[in-house]
Amino acid sequence: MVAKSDTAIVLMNLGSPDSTEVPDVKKYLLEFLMDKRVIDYPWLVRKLLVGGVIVPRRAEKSAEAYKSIWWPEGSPLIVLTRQLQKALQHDLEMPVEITMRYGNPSPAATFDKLAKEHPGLKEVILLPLYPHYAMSSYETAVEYAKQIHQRKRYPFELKIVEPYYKRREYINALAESMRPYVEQDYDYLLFSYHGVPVRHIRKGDITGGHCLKVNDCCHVDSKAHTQCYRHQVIITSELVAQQLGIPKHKWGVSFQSRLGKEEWIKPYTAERFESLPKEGVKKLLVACPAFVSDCLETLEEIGVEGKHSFISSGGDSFTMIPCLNTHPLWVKTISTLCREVMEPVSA
Ligand SMILES: C=CC1=C(C)c2cc3[nH]c(cc4nc(cc5[nH]c(cc1n2)c(C)c5CCC(=O)O)C(CCC(=O)O)=C4C)c(C)c3C=C
Ligand SMILES: [Fe+2]
Ligand SMILES: [Fe+2]
Repeated sequence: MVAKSDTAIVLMNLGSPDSTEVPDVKKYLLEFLMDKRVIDYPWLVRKLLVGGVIVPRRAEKSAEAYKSIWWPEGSPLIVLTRQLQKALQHDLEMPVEITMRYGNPSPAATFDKLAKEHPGLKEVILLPLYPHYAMSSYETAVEYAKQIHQRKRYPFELKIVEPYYKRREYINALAESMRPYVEQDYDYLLFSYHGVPVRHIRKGDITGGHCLKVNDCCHVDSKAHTQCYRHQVIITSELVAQQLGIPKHKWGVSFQSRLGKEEWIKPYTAERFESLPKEGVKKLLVACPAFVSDCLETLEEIGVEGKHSFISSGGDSFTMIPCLNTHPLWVKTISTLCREVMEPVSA
């Protein structure tokens, strides 16, 4: 049990619509896709594209997809993030709250609640529920939380946990959560990560000359890796495969959830589901470590659509490994990561 009365922890996830009704899904998609770090076109182009084309075309289909995975208590992503909050709260004697980048509860609502209920609060540790750095995930969450914190002049300091994609504790939690699945009979393990446009990888290259320019860039040392999503997901996968003793020919990485016509990082998961059976893979395991809580993209895109595609392409069995959700080793990892950025308890 860790006790610290002047500190609180906030777990920050992506967020979901308030309900599966089309107007709520539209509102959520508009907020999400109007984010300049998600669709990074000039404001007017983004406004016309998102408001005039993408959201009107996507909202109904997206609402149907949400309906197919929605739980009686609400969106799986929100419900699982709340369960994680409770599990962590059980181990820590300090307030633990959740917040979402889009939708509810917003950072302003969460920070207001903390300031009201804990007037002596000195610091808030924000843990983005994204292990990897991407402009469209970790960066936008952190920048938005910082902006709200500054704008509303809260009396507490805001401290941020860095991406933890290669931290020993995180890799151990992820690998051990997957172990029961890899101990079964399977032909191949696919790590399917949320994709991003290739342009985002180039834009995020802080050296300006490394990502997708140097041969095998993700394996050649560079400062660019501090913000390179592609590098970071490859490292997570390699470290997990190493801990589980999975030989190189039995696992691979792919990228899902592509939106629009632009080129995204490859290989695409949807194409791998069709090609793997032709390469002799009949029993497939799929893990999705870009997400720490199961959500639309794991339960529907992988668990329903992906499974259907793999089986109808000739596969025999398809097993989706759950995200870390409330795994005890993950709860312990969060506690360790947060404790590292806290002020030491004064004597
Ligand atoms: C340009 C579009 C998108 C980029 C870039 C993007 C990056 C990105 N997203 C996640 C995590 C999640 N995304 C989720 C849903 C989702 N993502 C996009 C678009 C982009 N994401 C859309 C339009 C949606 C909504 C659903 C749909 O209509 O398809 C979710 C699930 C949310 C839920 O409620 O369950 C997550 C989680 C990451 C980590 C990431 C970059 C690495
Ligand atoms: Fe997404
Ligand atoms: Fe890279």
